[in-house]
Amino acid sequence: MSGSNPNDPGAGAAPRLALGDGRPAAPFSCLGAEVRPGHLDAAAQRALLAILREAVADAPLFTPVMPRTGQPFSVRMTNLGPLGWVSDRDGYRYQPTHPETGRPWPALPSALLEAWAALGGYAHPPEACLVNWYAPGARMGLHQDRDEQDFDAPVVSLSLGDSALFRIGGIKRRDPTRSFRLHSGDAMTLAGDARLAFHGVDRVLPGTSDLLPQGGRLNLTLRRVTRP
Ligand SMILES: O=C(O)CCC(=O)C(=O)O
Ligand SMILES: [Fe+2]
Repeated sequence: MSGSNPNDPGAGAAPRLALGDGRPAAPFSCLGAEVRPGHLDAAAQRALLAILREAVADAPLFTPVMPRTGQPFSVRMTNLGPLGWVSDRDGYRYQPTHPETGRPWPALPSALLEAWAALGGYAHPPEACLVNWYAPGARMGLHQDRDEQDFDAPVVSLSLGDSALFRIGGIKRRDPTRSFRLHSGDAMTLAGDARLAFHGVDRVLPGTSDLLPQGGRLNLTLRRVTRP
């Protein structure tokens, strides 16, 4: 992470510098994660939220459980796209249907295909958009995204709602980590050497966004699952 960028949020506790004229803070990178603060403006965030509300009405949030132990995640999930990520006692995998309704996942809307095209730097379309819902208090432990076949394809993430304290390390679990905040509208790409970096969400910071009336956070991760 560069220390000379005035918008570099540094360790998690540091506030983002406001530019004061409505322009989003400058892009930065942290241990290979490329962050574009304010990639989605307020109108784009509201439009995406409306799409997600419809998607969740069709493909309700479910509570995944850990393989083997069956321990529930604190995050609830759903998916859009031809494939969706699920976790249950049988393991982590992608599948074409919702685990509870048995229906196909809702289609990927053009706003998400455009975000992938703008940020992903990858010639083929995404196949899955995992939607993570963090109620206040939810978190996500340090993990790698490695259930996809082609690690040349990036993971593109979009955040909505309350800010998250996001943590990233290296490709070994014990590698040193850094943390920074992801705010509503921010985009992040994990590609190249950072594609398999361990990462997670330490916590969601209540009251940091008024996008979601009840608070909480939505994170969308767009992924290519199969080898093109
Ligand atoms: O919520 C986030 O920002 C990260 C989500 C994540 O790492 C995942 O879904 O694999
Ligand atoms: Fe992840």
